[in-house]
Amino acid sequence: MADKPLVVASLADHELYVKIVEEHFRVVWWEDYIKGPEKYNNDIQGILVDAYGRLKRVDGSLLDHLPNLKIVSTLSVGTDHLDLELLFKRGIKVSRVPDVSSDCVADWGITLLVGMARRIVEGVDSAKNPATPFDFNIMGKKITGSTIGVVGFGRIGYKIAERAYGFSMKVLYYDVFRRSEEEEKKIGATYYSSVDEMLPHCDFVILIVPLLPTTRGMIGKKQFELMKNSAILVNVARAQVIDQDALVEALKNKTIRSAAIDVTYPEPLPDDHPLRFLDNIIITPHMGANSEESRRGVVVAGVKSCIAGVKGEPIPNEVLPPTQKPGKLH
Ligand SMILES: O=CC(=O)O
Repeated sequence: MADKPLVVASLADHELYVKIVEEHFRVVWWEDYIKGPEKYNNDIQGILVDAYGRLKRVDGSLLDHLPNLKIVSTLSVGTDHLDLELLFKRGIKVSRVPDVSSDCVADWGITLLVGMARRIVEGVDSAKNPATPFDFNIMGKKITGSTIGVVGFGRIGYKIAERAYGFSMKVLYYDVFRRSEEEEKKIGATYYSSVDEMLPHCDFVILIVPLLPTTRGMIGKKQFELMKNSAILVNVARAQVIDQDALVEALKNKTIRSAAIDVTYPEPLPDDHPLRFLDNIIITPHMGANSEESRRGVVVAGVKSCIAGVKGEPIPNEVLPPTQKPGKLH
């Protein structure tokens, strides 16, 4: 319908969400757009993108061709795949979806932690796969009473800590911002202003910081050496917060016990990547937010912001330039 605004959309499994998006927009899906962008460029008013890599990065190489673009709505918590500086400079609005999937990502963080600690993958293989011996003696690591260090204590980090508290874990956390005394008390959380000082005390370390210049590679060789040899590392943030080569070494050398990660770089890993061949790691395909309920909610919220941006109305969950930002990014 010619009266609806045109958006270019790059969404994982978009067939699931076609109806929601097409109810409001004329859509050119990314796969079709790249076959002949010239015929769409002047009409495109919005971009719908997510964190799952079909459209890898929204930067000048795309933006330079879209003279009438009003908004980039990312259906994700993270915004690291957007050239925010350029978007702000050009006055193009930006929105994200910060909260809809928080519970599911927190659930997944704890699932990976428990799954790795209790060796669920080996257990399932032993009980299901006729080629693997049935083994009554797959021993895990006890969770109740252990200590977790949460790196990044925004919405999702706090929810992870609430869940860990439910497992009677002792909660430590690192963030640049400290929570209120009341919030800390509720879950018995202890604050560290230095991640390096926190790491030696943790049985489990879980990463949920946004990817920023200050967090890129924040867990590297030195940090692995600070962790207990028995520690388990979980990553439900962005892959690049870990130095991946250092992770391979730490797992090979047993500097730490094991890891469970929902993110890698690149995504997916090449077939011959060394992480694929290690027994002491679980890797999942960036599925932390993937419940039907939350992914649907994310699309509805992202579309709503996109409509507002196209119409020039106040935008729910607008991402503001740093000077206008009252608080934190995550
Ligand atoms: O990774 C997923 C997100 O940023 O929402």
